[in-house]
Amino acid sequence: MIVLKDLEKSIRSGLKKVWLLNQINLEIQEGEFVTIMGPSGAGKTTLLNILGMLETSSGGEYYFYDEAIHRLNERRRNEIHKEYMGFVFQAYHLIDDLTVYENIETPLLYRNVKSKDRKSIVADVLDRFNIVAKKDLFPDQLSGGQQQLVGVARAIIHKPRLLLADEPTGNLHSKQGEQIMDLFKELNDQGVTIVQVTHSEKNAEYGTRIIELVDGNIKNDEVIREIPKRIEV
Ligand SMILES: Nc1ncnc2c1ncn2[C@@H]1O[C@H](COP(=O)(O)OP(=O)(O)OP(=O)(O)O)[C@@H](O)[C@H]1O
Repeated sequence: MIVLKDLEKSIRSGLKKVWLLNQINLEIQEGEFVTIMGPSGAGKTTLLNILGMLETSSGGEYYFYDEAIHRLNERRRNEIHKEYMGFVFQAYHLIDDLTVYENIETPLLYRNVKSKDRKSIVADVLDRFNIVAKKDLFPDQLSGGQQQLVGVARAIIHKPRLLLADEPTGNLHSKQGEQIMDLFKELNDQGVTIVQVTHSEKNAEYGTRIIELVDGNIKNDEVIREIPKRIEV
């Protein structure tokens, strides 16, 4: 599904060029549940953002289903992102002037899902995440943990082929965190490919593979479990 060849990311900081990612070579097969770990500042979020097409690389190649992403313009990258991906942001990134309901509904609007179907899909997700009572509130009326739940609900509602999650349980109580990880595991069992960034060993255990990033380099890459046999997509 994903191939990175000598992928690099550098930024200018004053007069200096700073390398955030160095020559990353990586392949991710459909159905994997990959965890990216590593110390703060290692480049984990940068890598996830590039995979999610929210940031571009400075060099190297990125292929997604054999399409050369590094050659595409922003509009086409956005289309691919919306069609295939769900993204859970570390800082939630909910839309402030939309309600919880409307935030969760957005990916379905992008995909032109019919109004009647949208209603029942959103109702199911609100129920599943136990946030029915919050549906008419705005993000600033929610706690951090509740906003994170809404962010996760929004990322999975359209059944993306690839789910990218940056510290998805960082602001949740341990019980809520476990529920989210159980949900990720269930989605992975159904064939959704997942790449998560986390500092939590416990969360990493839900996955099939752990990649350790240090100073913008892959230091370790270990398969810890077989890719689940796909039940449905
Ligand atoms: N736009 C930017 N301008 C300057 N520095 C940046 C920029 N984006 C990232 N960095 C720096 O690049 C390094 C890698 O950042 P990144 O957020 O990818 O790390 P991380 O591994 O996700 O860290 P954390 O675990 O703390 O979230 C950090 O030192 C960060 O300060």
